[in-house]
Amino acid sequence: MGGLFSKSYYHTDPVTFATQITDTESDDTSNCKEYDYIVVGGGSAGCVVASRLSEDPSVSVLLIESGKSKGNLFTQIPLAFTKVFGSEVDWSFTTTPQKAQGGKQPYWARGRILGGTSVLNACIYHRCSPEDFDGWAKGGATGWSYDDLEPYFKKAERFLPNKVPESVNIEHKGQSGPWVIGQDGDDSGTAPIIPKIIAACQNVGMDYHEDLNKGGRTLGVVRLPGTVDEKGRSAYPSSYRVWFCHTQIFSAETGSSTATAYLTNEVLARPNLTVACSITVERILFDREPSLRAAGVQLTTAPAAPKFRVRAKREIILSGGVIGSAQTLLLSGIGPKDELEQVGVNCVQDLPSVGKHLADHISGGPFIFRAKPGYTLDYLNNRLAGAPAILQWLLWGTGPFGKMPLGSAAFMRTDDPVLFDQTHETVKDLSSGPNSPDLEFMWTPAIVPDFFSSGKPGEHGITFSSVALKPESEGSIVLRSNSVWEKPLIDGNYFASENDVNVVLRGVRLLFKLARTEPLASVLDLRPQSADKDSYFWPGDLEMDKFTDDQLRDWIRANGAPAAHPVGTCRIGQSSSNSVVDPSLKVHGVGGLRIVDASVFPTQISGHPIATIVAMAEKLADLVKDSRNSAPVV
Ligand SMILES: Cc1cc2nc3c(=O)[nH]c(=O)nc-3n(C[C@H](O)[C@H](O)[C@H](O)COP(=O)(O)OP(=O)(O)OC[C@H]3O[C@@H](n4cnc5c(N)ncnc54)[C@H](O)[C@@H]3O)c2cc1C
Repeated sequence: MGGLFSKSYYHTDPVTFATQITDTESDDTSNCKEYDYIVVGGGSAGCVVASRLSEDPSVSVLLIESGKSKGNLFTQIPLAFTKVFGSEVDWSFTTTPQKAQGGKQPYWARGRILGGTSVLNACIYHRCSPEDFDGWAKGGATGWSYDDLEPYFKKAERFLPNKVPESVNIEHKGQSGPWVIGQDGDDSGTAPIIPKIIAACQNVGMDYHEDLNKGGRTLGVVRLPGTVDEKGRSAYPSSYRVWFCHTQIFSAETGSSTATAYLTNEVLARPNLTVACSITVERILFDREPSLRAAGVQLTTAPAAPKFRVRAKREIILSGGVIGSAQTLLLSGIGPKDELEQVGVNCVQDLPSVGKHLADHISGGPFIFRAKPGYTLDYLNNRLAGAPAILQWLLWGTGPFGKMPLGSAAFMRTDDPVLFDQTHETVKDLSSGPNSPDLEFMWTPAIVPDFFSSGKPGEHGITFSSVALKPESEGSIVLRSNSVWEKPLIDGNYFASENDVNVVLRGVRLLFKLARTEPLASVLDLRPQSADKDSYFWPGDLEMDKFTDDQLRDWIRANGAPAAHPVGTCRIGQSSSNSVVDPSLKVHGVGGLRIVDASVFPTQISGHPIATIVAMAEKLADLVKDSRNSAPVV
């Protein structure tokens, strides 16, 4: 969708970049259009890889994305990110019925658009704990320690805060990367309840620090850095803000998905880069001689549309995300042999870990406290009252709509005796190390009962989640059929481990306490006599001693919601018996095929994943470039 004065660089008709085929049974790619590299999935990682590989004008790169090239107004308003859920740019997955949650089927938002889930996420930029990555390296993911990744965090970043808090050492930040990262450093424009929460967190015993990404120990309450534009406001792709008769007449690319950061018009204009959108890869095609090698992909625009193929002279890189990469491998015959046979897929490489070891952060669901009027952003739900704020964003990009939806958070260890009573349940230490958290509080200054609804008119509230960062439960992704058009079975297996429930429970108890701690307590409007279990203010209205631990556990299981950070379905490891890719991100036993995205995380990390995904994609691009001279051109 180009504007009047902007050129479209995107291919949506496969005739322009691929070769039509009629024989869909064979793997023949011999007469197909060729590219040195084919990147499957133009999401958070895929845009980075395509951009970096095409820096060398002597190689050709094809990037294939199933979703459209551009979003809509809501994909550009940071605070409106929930409005995108269920739209055409969201795959809108749901899990299988979750046993420990009484059959509940949590919703999984995932971006289906150039930029992938980075287009519809909450903008939080978190390098996470160095111990997360040092644990990866110790576990066999050689080359992925924090020291190995730090140069790539920096390579990606252009740290441009609109106000640098004093304690932030910008020497530790990247300053010339494509991805603008900022930090507000103050609360102007945010809901007045936010500084009260931060102060209450300190009053219950948490440290406050200003630089979440400084490395070392990052426990405490923080203002979050985010993917923001140069004016210091959060921004989403291609901010076309001036319209005439539904036509874009002005386009200002201000940030900040990986599509807009890495696929700028300058990059898209490279003659050696082809970006195909609204095109879905059905399967990988293989050469069998002299050894098994990924040789090309089969693609199309719709289930019954003509099929096309392209051939890779050097390598195929899968970046389809935690679902898409696993699904593509499985549909291509790479995965657990017995499972593949059950859905009629011929196994070409028996790899038992494909689709397994799915790890996600899980929260106890929205924990909502009633607030006094004037402290939250609930007024924005009223069109009349919200209109000036939306106008402010449209004209200047500032105000509450330009702010990160979750601008602050707290990271804790559940074995911290200052914060948590250690005499109740036992909680195992599953953290990555003594300086790493296993629990996070996130908050939104409004009533957000679920992904799709907001508070009732006239009501005001603050929504917290208590999120287990290192859950023990592992889930899986399994094919439902042999068609890419049928969504796979996603089983988060949430709360299968009682330890995960207990981590969240410790957090919920602390939330009761936080709400009764100044200066937050004074701006809340709790109703301790409330008996309305159907109210979204239940159980927050009541005192903690009204509940037994078992009642709270039941509430957590019934309301538990994933924090949208699934990883691990194609994890890195040394052995093909329990991992999918080796430390060079090459699929075990298959030549010419690598993966980079959230699926390759060897274990879950203790925070928000996109900074790591982008750093890994940066590093993968270097690994591919380094092996260019040694890898044969086929
Ligand atoms: C609501 C929400 C809020 C979040 N907030 C944050 C946050 O604030 N900070 C943070 O760090 N993380 C956040 N996350 C998580 C983070 O955004 C994701 O983990 C990350 O974007 C995933 O990147 P990826 O490259 O693995 O996959 P994706 O970005 O999902 O990319 C995969 C791409 O592959 C495409 N694809 C899949 N299959 C095919 C196929 N067969 N053919 C062609 N294309 C295909 C998809 O359409 C997609 O574009 C959030 C997630 C959600 C859902």
